[in-house]
Amino acid sequence: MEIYKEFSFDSAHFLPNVPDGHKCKNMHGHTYRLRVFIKGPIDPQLGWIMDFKELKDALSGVIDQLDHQLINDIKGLENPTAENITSWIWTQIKPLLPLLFKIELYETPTTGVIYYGD
Ligand SMILES: Nc1nc2c(c(=O)[nH]1)N=C([C@H](O)[C@H](O)COP(=O)(O)OP(=O)(O)OP(=O)(O)O)CN2
Ligand SMILES: [Zn+2]
Repeated sequence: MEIYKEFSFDSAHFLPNVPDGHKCKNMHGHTYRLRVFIKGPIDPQLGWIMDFKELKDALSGVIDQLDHQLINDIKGLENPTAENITSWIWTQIKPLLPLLFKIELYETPTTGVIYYGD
């Protein structure tokens, strides 16, 4: 069984490595939606895989770093494509969430990334 929690953050970014004239070279913003999935056995006593509250707490540091920020300013996110942001989030939270299974990051209502780790 899997459980998930959804988060949202509003951030600015630009993509420095796209060709001149590409619209994403200009600074612009997104309301990102992030879903973090945990997979594991149900604790027979508690009846859950993990407390949603614990999941929320594990993401708070990452969300604080991203929300209302220019993502390009974050170390390791100088080229903040959705793919790179997803990979960066995984690296940040995996040590806190051993049962981490999947991350979905939606950059717009119609585009996103699904990542299962390396
Ligand atoms: N594989 C990727 N492609 C693109 C990324 C990315 O991170 N990975 N990022 C962008 C830009 O950040 C852009 O803001 C989003 O692009 P796009 O989907 O074209 O955005 P629109 O809202 O303009 O989409 P429409 O469907 O045309 O309204 C670009 N590509
Ligand atoms: Zn963008």
